[in-house]
Order: sequence, then structure tokens, then C-alpha cells
Amino acid sequence: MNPIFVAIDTPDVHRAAALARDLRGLAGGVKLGLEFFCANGEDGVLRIAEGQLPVFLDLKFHDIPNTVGKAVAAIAHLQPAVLTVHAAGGREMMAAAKAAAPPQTKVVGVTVLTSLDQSDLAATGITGAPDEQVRRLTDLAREAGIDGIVCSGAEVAAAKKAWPDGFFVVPGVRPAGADVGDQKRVATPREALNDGASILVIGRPITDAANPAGAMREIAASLNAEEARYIA
Ligand SMILES: O=c1ccn([C@@H]2O[C@H](COP(=O)(O)O)[C@@H](O)[C@H]2O)c(=O)[nH]1
Repeated sequence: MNPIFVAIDTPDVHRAAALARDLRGLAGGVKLGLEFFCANGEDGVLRIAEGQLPVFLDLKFHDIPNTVGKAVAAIAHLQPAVLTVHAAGGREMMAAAKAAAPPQTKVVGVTVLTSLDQSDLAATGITGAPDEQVRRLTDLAREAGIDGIVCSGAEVAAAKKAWPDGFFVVPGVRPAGADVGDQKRVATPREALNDGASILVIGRPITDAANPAGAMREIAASLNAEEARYIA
């Protein structure tokens, strides 16, 4: 499986479709998030799915179990390859999401957003380092019966050790020297894959580039042959 999913964060369905077209054959899939879904809804998702790349729906559901289960049931016909919930929503909520998702959809729990560091966590009342909270939520996600988690490159090695057959999504990925923007816990593509990421989520370093396909090829060139084998 090509491990690079490109985050297409735009409300503009035409721009999103053009990016998905440019990246066909280069990316493993596209990730559509809240910005795109709020603007375009399921029609927008179906339009991007016509581009024939697997679609990762990053809707980060976080509510009571009944509400999350019904929300997942409402989008199940879109058959996303990957779907996110917040692991902090708890065991029952994650289990409800998994029960309502299509069998082939990987349901993953967001642990600690990659835009947060230890002081941001402390401000929410969570003491300790991000890796401790990631570890706690990884155990909870596994117990809930979902497929894996979302964490940063700094935590993925420990998470994989604790859950060898888990599915690990790593955002906050930046080629060496790239602008990190609002991301605080970042890793390079190579570091994240070496440490056990199942897929990488990369957005602005590709989508904001003058030549997104060229940016993808540069990222592929930074990987070793084994990691880059699926990227044209
Ligand atoms: O912890 C998380 C969870 C999700 N994301 C999402 O990934 C992309 C990253 O985009 P970049 O432009 O590469 O920063 C974005 O859609 C986030 O919503 C995350 O960054 N961190």
C-alpha cells in the first residue's frame, strides 16, 4: 500500500478534484476533513471519490456513543478507507463507531492532536507529556476494538510496540526544513515510516506547493526504496 495520504484541506470542490486528479498514481489516497465536508457534504466526497483514490474521511467524531454511532451510520455508504473519531470520547463511543462503520473502513482514534505540546495539554487539565496521554488512549482504543490510532511521529514507535497489529496514522509530517505551520509535534516522512507508521498524512507541504505532483515526487525521493516502492 502506498502510505502517503494527502490532506486536501480546502472548501473548494473544484480545487480539491483537481488536486486529487494531479495526485492519482502518486498518492495512496486523499484525506478530506472538516473544512471540505462542512462546505461540500457527501456530494463533495462522492465527487472526489470519482478520482479513484481511496478516501480518508477525517471527521474526528466526538460525542455520546448513540450520537457517534448514528453519525457513522449516516456516512457509512461513502465507504471511506479510514475514518476518525476522538479516542478521548471513550471506549463505548469508539465501539459504537466501529459497530456502525462498513467492515472495510479502518476506524482510528485521534489521541493527542499533533498541534498540541505539553503546555497546551496542561492547559486542558492533562498533566504529563503527550506520549503518556497517547499511551493511555492507545490502550483505550485497542480495548474498544477499533483498528488503530492517530498520533505523531514521536509516539508511533511506542504505540506500535504496545499494539503490533494496530493501524497507525501519522500527521504532522514535514519534509526536512519545511515550514511546520501550526504543527508542534512533527517528524519527517522517513522517520515516521521507519518508526512504524501505517500511513502518513501530509497536507500543506504538497497542496501549497506550486507543483503538488513534483512535491510528492520529492517526498518519495526522500524515502528508501522499500518505503517508496508504490510511489510513481
Ligand atoms: O493530530 C492530528 C490529526 C489530524 N490532523 C490533520 O492532518 C492534516 C495535516 O495537514 P498539514 O497541512 O500537513 O499540517 C490536517 O488535515 C489536520 O486536520 C493533524 O494535523 N493532526
